[in-house]
Amino acid sequence: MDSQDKNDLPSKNRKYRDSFRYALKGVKTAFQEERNMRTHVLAGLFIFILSLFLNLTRDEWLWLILVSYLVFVMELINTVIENLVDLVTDRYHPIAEKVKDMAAAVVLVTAGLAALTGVIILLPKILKILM
Ligand SMILES: Nc1ncnc2c1ncn2[C@@H]1O[C@H](COP(=O)(O)OP(=O)(O)OP(=O)(O)O)[C@@H](O)[C@H]1O
Repeated sequence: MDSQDKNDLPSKNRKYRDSFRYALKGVKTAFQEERNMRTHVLAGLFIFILSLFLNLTRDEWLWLILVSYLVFVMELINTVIENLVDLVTDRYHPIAEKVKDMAAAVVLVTAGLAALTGVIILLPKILKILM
């Protein structure tokens, strides 16, 4: 594990702009390192583009945006937990296994909610166009 002297870390009294930059760096790292993150963002973009042609109401848009954002946030949290576990141990440990499996479950149940919401909102509209 690479480490750094605490004195080399950025000062706590940094500017808001720097805090924003670090947060964006976090999103970029998660996106680069997590294949599932890229898959979920691509799926969200696909649903967004599809929805542009389906004449959604404002409430329907809000639901889709909310559940898509939730999946994104949970994927970020999952990535944080995975990295923390890897920081704590690089050996097999049953608790590390449980923690990682449960962190993955958080994403899975949220993605399930997003899929259900998508089906409830989009499927009737798609079927109407096809029939
Ligand atoms: N240190 C460990 N000790 C025990 N089991 C582990 C450990 N690290 C990973 N695992 C097991 O391997 C699985 C996959 O872990 P990994 O770190 O590869 O996540 P991942 O598959 O990359 O997750 P994601 O697909 O969300 O990125 C975990 O869910 C867990 O069951």
